[in-house]
Amino acid sequence: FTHSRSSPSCSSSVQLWTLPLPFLSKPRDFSVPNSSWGPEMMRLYEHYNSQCEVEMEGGGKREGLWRKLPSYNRILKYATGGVYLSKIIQSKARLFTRNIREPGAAFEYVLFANSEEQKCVGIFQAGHLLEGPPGHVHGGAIATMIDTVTGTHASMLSGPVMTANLNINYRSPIPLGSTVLLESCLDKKEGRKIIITCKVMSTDGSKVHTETTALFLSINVCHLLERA
Ligand SMILES: CCCCCCCC/C=C\CCCCCCCC(=O)SCCNC(=O)CCNC(=O)[C@H](O)C(C)(C)COP(=O)(O)OP(=O)(O)OC[C@H]1O[C@@H](n2cnc3c(N)ncnc32)[C@H](O)[C@@H]1OP(=O)(O)O
Repeated sequence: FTHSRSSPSCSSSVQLWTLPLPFLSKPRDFSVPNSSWGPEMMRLYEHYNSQCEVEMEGGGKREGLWRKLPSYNRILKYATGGVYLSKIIQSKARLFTRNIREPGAAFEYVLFANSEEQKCVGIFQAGHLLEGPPGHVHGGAIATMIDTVTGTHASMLSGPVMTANLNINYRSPIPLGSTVLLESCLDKKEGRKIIITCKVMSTDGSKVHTETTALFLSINVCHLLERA
C-alpha cells in the first residue's frame, strides 16, 4: 500500500494503509488453516505456502516467489466513514467475507501474491451458507470472491482502488462445500485504470467455473471517507 494517494489535507490516511498499526490489539489473521479446511484446501494452501520461503544450500532461507497475504475482518479499524456513519455502525462494521463466526460456514479463503509474475491466487472453500442453486454456490458469493482477489491484487499494484466494473461469465456451477482456485492476472494499467482478468477453476484445473474481466480505478481514500 505504498502508493496511497493521500493529500496533505488528509494526514491520517498515512496510517490507514499500514495495517496492523492502527490496531490496539493484534488483529486476528483469518488466512490460516482451521479445523473446517478440507484436504483440497489444505493441499493447495501447502502448495503455495511452501513456495513463500526457499531453502538455500547453506541451510538458510530466503523469500520465495509467493507471499501469503494476511486477512483481517476490517480494512480500516478507525475509518471515520465520514460524518454520516453513526458510531454504532463504525464500531460494528465488518468485512463482508469475514463476518461469520462458525468456521467453514461461509467464505474460507487465503490469498497468495506473486509480484514477479504480477499474479495473485485465491484458494476458496465455499461453505453451506453460500447456497444459490440447490447444492451449488450462489453467483453473488462467487462474484464476492472474484472481487476480493482481483481488488486485493489491484490495490497491491496501485494502492487504494474501487471496483468500477466486474464482467463475469459463469461457465459451470461450483458444488457447495468444494474448494476452487481463483487466478488473477494483470492485463494492463492505464493511468488510474487497472484491468485484471480472473479465472475460477476446479483445483485440478480440469474445469473452468468463471471467466472475468475487472476494471478498478485508483482513488484518493480521503474522498471515500469524506463523501457524505
Ligand atoms: C478503499 C477501498 C480499497 C480496497 C483495498 C483493498 C485492500 C485489501 C484488503 C481487503 C480485501 C478486500 C478487497 C475487496 C475489494 C472490494 C472493492 C469493492 O467492492 S469497491 C465497491 C464497489 N464499487 C463501488 O462502489 C464504486 C462506485 N463507483 C465510484 O465510486 C466511481 O464511479 C469510481 C471511483 C469507480 C470512478 O469515479 P471517478 O469519479 O473517480 O472517475 P471517473 O471520472 O468517473 O472515471 C475515470 C475513468 O474511468 C472510466 N470509468 C469509470 N467507471 C467505468 C466503468 N464502470 N466502466 C468503464 N469505464 C469506466 C471513465 O470513463 C474515465 O475514463 P477516461 O479517463 O475518460 O478514459
